[in-house]
Amino acid sequence: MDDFTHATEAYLSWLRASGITISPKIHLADLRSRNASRGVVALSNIAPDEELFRIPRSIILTPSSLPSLPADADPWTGLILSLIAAHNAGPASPWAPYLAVLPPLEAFNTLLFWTEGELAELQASPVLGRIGAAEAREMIAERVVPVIEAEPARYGYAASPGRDEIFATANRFASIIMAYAFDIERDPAERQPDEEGYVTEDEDAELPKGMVPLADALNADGERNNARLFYEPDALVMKAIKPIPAGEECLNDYGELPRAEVLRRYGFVSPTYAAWDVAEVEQSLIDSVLRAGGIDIPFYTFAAERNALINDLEILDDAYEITRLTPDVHGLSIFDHALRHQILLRVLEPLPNPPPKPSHTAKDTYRYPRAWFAVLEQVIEAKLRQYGTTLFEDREILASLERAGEGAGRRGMAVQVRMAEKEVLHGALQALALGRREAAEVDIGGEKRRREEGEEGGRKVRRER
Ligand SMILES: C[S@@+](CC[C@H](N)C(=O)[O-])C[C@H]1O[C@@H](n2cnc3c(N)ncnc32)[C@H](O)[C@@H]1O
Repeated sequence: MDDFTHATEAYLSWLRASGITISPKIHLADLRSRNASRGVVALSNIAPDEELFRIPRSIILTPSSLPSLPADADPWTGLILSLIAAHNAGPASPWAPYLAVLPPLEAFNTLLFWTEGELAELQASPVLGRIGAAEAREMIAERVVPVIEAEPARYGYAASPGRDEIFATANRFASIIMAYAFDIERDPAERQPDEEGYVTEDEDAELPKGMVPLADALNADGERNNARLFYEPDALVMKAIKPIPAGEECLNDYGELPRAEVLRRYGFVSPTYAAWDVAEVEQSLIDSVLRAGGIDIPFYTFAAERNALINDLEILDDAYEITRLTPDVHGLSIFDHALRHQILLRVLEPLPNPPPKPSHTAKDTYRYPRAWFAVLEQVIEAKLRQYGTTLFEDREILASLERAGEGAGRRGMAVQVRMAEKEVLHGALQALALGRREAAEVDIGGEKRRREEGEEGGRKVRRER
């Protein structure tokens, strides 16, 4: 028996001894051949609503598992400190067999652990701006290190540990929390009624984070989610939400995330998340395209009046999302409405009074003049150029990585993420081409359409020049 299997066996004995009820229809499988470490697999057919396992709340590792944490510890810091204390307690920790199956630092593929060279393979992906390495360091430096240095013994250190050691351990547990922890819904019985006898939930209060053994052994898939964790007063219960045939993996829902986000948080990439892929265009890119000229945009684009109006509307942001063009969405609604609207306000001639309101539906294509399409097309093309390779080249690169058995490696994952974003951008160009055609048709038939629809508040439809 190798160490991995040995740890799994010890973990299973510990789970049972801790009062977790596990259905005989599942087992904890070795999925190393699929780069997924462990996962839960059905041994026989499971019906919807059947319980896979039931976890008593007492076995969840939360910040309150560690007595006398700093009172102001937020859910992340609290859980990092608790995990460090449990880890340092070694075999004496009540969670030792559980901690033994959590990944070591070197097993992480989340972006925090990629080298600069590996990150460069993500090219112009906006996910690079969200890795948060500096923020993580700052958080550990400000909220974890001083607490441990003040009382090393409480966190299981014999002597004051070096800062590097604290950083490495805290980084590992922060990454584990990101990929494994749950937001623990409170036991309704613990909620206190207010003076008037009402029990209300503070919507803004952060839910406590906790490590839920076995529930966090479920892997995820964007299309085949078949299990969900239910919060009961005394226990957390994992149930099937669909039939799970024998031999199939029980899969949790990690959320509707683009592939870039799945990679950032969980360290893997799967095409089953393609429906939620997004691309982003930065405000700085839009500004540089507008200022570069070469587009048939009116001279007043940056007139003080326009700038003032756009600022007043408070629609500007650092970047705007574009979602995937699919047959179910109206073409132009793939563009964030603030993106559509600010460009409209820049290119409308003359600026109507009152100015048009941001439209969330994007169905009124005929309001977009030709310059609007031209600007957006240039922005998307400029974004595509930032990536360095084309979608076509990426397909070749990925195919050759797959032939070499390296498709699931870091480079392969980076290529899949950047391809996903390029696909979204190409979809955007397609949506613009279709929208432009539709707008031209509406323009040509504009008089007729206006008569049919009523005067639309006297709004002018611009003709194609
Ligand atoms: C909550 S844990 C699931 C249990 C994990 N496989 C284990 O053995 O500890 C989340 C981690 O599982 C892995 N994972 C989850 N779903 C996956 C998938 N579809 N493909 C590959 N790895 C996956 C990733 O490493 C992710 O960070």
